[in-house]
Amino acid sequence: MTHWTDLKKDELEKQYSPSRWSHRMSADDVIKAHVKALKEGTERARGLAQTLLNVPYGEGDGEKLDVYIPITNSLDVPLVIYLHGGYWQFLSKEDSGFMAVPLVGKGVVVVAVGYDIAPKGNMDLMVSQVRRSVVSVVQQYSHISGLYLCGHSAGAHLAAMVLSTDWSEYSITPQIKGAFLVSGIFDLLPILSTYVNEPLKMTEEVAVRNSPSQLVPQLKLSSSSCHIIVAVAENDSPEFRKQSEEYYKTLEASGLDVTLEDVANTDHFSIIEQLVDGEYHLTKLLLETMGKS
Ligand SMILES: N[C@@H](CC(=O)c1ccccc1NC=O)C(=O)O
Repeated sequence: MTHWTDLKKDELEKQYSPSRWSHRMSADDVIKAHVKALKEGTERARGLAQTLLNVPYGEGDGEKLDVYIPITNSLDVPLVIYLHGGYWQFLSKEDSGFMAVPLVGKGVVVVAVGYDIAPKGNMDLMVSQVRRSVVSVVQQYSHISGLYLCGHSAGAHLAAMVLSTDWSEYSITPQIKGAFLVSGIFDLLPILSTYVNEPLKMTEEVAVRNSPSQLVPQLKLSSSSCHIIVAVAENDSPEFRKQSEEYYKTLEASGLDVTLEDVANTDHFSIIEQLVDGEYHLTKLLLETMGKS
């Protein structure tokens, strides 16, 4: 298979345009439908669950998160933190509560984290924000039975960066039991020369220090007991599929507890949209992983 450095700019940009690989709809329509599905799911979740919206986890305006709380008297309450996608430049926590629809009914707390997307935020800031959001959640919810992470696309990248954190500079070391990295990007170098980097303005140095593929030794130190699920869509582009496969192989070769889930009949968008459905394969896998199936 050709290496990304051998691709012409237009082919590289096509590989990193997830909407152009959906078998369901045109590129424009699949993005519109995606935003609509996420917004509607989030509205439904806000109607079903008790919520705490706009809880600050830092001083910045964008440093707020939403909590979706189950009605339960169980003492076994896991919590999953969701990091939204959108190429670090689209979407927000307002579109990111949808997975609470099936999960709160099973006694799981869902937290949707907001962070400053580009051009307001840059890569270093977003990574710092999601790390601090996790610390804040652990401090607020010390009684939970387990902490889990789930991220989609750019959010899977941010989740992998959380797993790769040197927590010595933070007030606590979160113990993350499981992480779902859904259709993620783990090596940022291929996108440097593409349209994706226009608002991000990453230099090569920024891309290298924020690439989970380069931080596996740190992940092994910080997250050796975390069960990592690398999930990729059947109809993700070949380059997106390669990103997941190669990150999975690197984690596996390091002796980490990792599984690769190739999710049949999904594209880059439906792979995460369907988490609104309790019968969807990844929803069931999440519930099983949290001991709530
Ligand atoms: N140009 C990108 C746009 C994109 O990825 C996107 C756009 C809006 C909302 C979410 C997106 N991506 C992943 O969640 C694409 O071709 O799909």
